[in-house]
Amino acid sequence: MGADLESVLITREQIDARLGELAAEIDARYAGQEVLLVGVLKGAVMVMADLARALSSPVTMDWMAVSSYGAGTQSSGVVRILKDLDEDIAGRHVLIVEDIIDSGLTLSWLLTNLGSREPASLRICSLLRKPDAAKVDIDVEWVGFDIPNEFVVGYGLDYAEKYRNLPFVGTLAPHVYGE
Ligand SMILES: O=P(O)(O)OC[C@H]1O[C@H](OP(=O)(O)OP(=O)(O)O)[C@H](O)[C@@H]1O
Ligand code: HPA
Ligand SMILES: [Mg+2]
Repeated sequence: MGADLESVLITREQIDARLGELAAEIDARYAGQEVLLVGVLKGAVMVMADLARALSSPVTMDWMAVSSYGAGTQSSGVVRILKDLDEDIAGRHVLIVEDIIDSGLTLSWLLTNLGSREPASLRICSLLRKPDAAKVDIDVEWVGFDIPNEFVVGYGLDYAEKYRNLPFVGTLAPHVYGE
């Protein structure tokens, strides 16, 4: 483990196994209908790549970039669209793919925004969720793991844009934050 890391919270093997379970549930729910996976950049890149490959349903993929965290460890609560979808989602089955639900502010905003475009259905799959950090209640269909209210990195998740490429989810040593 690198000197910047304090602990591994979820291993690569645990992520693989859980995504396999979620994919089976998702396939069963959509029962052969086409699903538009909407990945939320940049954090959801790894989940999107691995979940999509575990699904048997016919899928298409699109991406949205929003940012509320900047370089810090606290959500600003202000969501900005950096890149909108390329596709019109009216009448389509949309599954939002996320890495983490922390305060819930990003997804709450996205649900309202995408919901107003009249998709046939709109659901969420998030690898991680921090139940103790929720500032808004969100109806989430599929969650990989509920985790403690600590800042985590890896498997897409960053601190100041770093550590996204770690194949597992872990916590950082205090010195990284300058403590
Ligand atoms: O539930 P919330 O408190 O809103 O936090 C969750 C959001 O924050 C992170 O994105 P971020 O804004 O850091 O952008 P990134 O994916 O490019 O890192 C993460 O990927 C989620 O999209
Ligand atoms: O714990 C986190 N780590 C990295 N990015 C995040 N965005 C929201 N919560 C987190
Ligand atoms: Mg981030």
